[in-house]
Amino acid sequence: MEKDLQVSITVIRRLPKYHRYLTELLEKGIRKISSQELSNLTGFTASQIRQDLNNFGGFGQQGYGYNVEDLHRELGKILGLDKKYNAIIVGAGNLGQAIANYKGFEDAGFKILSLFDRNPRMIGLKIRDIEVLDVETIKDYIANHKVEIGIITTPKESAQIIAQIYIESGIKGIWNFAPVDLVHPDNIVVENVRLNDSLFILSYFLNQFDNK
Ligand SMILES: NC(=O)c1ccc[n+]([C@@H]2O[C@H](COP(=O)([O-])OP(=O)(O)OC[C@H]3O[C@@H](n4cnc5c(N)ncnc54)[C@H](O)[C@@H]3O)[C@@H](O)[C@H]2O)c1
Repeated sequence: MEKDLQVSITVIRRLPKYHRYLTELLEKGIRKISSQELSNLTGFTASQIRQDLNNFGGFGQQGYGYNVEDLHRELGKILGLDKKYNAIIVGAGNLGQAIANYKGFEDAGFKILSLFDRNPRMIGLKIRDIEVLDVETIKDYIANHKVEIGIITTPKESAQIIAQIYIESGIKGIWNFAPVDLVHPDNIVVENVRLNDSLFILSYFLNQFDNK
């Protein structure tokens, strides 16, 4: 079946969750699963799951459900997880170092090559085996390395400047942790991570309990 290129962002945002549960099922040796069983795991309704997966060609069989290995592989391909990516980080402070320290990204195919900072005291530091380099050298570095993803963990005042450097250097994917909406051309993908927003949602629900 043809893939639909106009899949909504809400569907795309559910795919990592499907993929995560399918990874767990594979690890447990489970070979097939119905949309109802997948619904019990993910919390999405069975019809929602069928609709979501139909966007990409279905994968399921009436009366059988889904082959876990096939679905895991196909969703992995749709998410681009069958590829390897190189990333760099600008901002080698608390968050930049924490990201560089987390080996799980590399295990998932996202290798962090280097960190960059403007603070001379940070330059030369190593986080695992990942060195902090002078941000002044970043354009040359990108020109000489294959870098697909630029990560921003600077304070918000520097974020747009760093985004501009990434864009001018030909990087197409920006993972932005700074609390600012970056201005960028349409051919650049920006994914924002807003830890505060998530915390505020938690706070909202805690407040709902308090008010009951
Ligand atoms: N630490 C967290 O848990 C957390 C949580 C939510 C959001 N954030 C956001 O992540 C970003 C980083 O937070 P942090 O706590 O790691 O800050 P931090 O101050 O520890 O680190 C920021 C680093 O960026 C460097 N930097 C600043 N401008 C630069 C530039 N133009 N070029 C190169 N390096 C530059 C600084 O020298 C510093 O080392 C902030 O935007 C913050 O709002 C952090």
